[in-house]
Amino acid sequence: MTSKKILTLVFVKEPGKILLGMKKRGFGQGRWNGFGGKVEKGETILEGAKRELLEESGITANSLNRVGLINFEFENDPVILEVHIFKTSDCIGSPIETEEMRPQWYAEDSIPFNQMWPDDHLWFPYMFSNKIFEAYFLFKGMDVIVSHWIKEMKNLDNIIVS
Ligand SMILES: Nc1nc2c([nH]c(=O)n2[C@H]2C[C@H](O)[C@@H](COP(=O)(O)OP(=O)(O)OP(=O)(O)O)O2)c(=O)[nH]1
Repeated sequence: MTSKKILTLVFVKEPGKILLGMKKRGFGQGRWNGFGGKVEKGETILEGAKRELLEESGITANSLNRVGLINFEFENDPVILEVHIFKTSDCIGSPIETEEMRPQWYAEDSIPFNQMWPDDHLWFPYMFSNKIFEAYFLFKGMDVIVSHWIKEMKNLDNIIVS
C-alpha cells in the first residue's frame, strides 16, 4: 500500500535571478533548492508554502503563483511525495540564513544544477518560461532517475490548493 505526503516548494524570483537555499540538514542536505516542506495538519497547501518560506528564508510572500506539481516515488519506498511548486516576486523581507537553509541569489543562466536534485534541470526551463507543468519521477536512491515524464498543463485548477 502506498501513502502520500504533501509538500511545498517555493522559489523567490526577480528578473533574471532566483533565490536558492543550501539545505543544511535532513532530506536533500547539501543540495540547493527552493524553500518548502511538509504541509501540516489544519493548514492549506498555500498556507504551508508561505509558512515554510518564512521559516526557512525569513521572507514573507504576499501571493504565490503555481508553477507545477511533481509526484516523486523512490524504489522500495511506499511513500509518494506530492510536491506543489510555486514562485513569487510579491514578497517582503531580505533572505536570512536559518537553521535549515543558507540563501543565495543565482543568475538564471548560472543555476548550480550539479549541486541540486537531478530532476531539477529537467523542469526548471518550464518554470523560467512561465509554463505550468505536471511531472512524475521514479528514483533509485537519491541520485538516479529510473523513469520520468513531464507534461505542460494549461492550468492545475483540478488540484485545489487554497
Ligand atoms: N527541487 C527539488 N525539490 C525536492 C525534490 N524532492 C523533494 O522532496 N523536494 C523538496 C520538497 C520540499 O520542499 C523539500 C523536502 O521537505 P523536507 O523534508 O525538508 O520538509 P520539512 O522542512 O517539513 O522537514 P523537517 O522539518 O521534518 O526537516 O524538498 C526534488 O527532486 N527536487
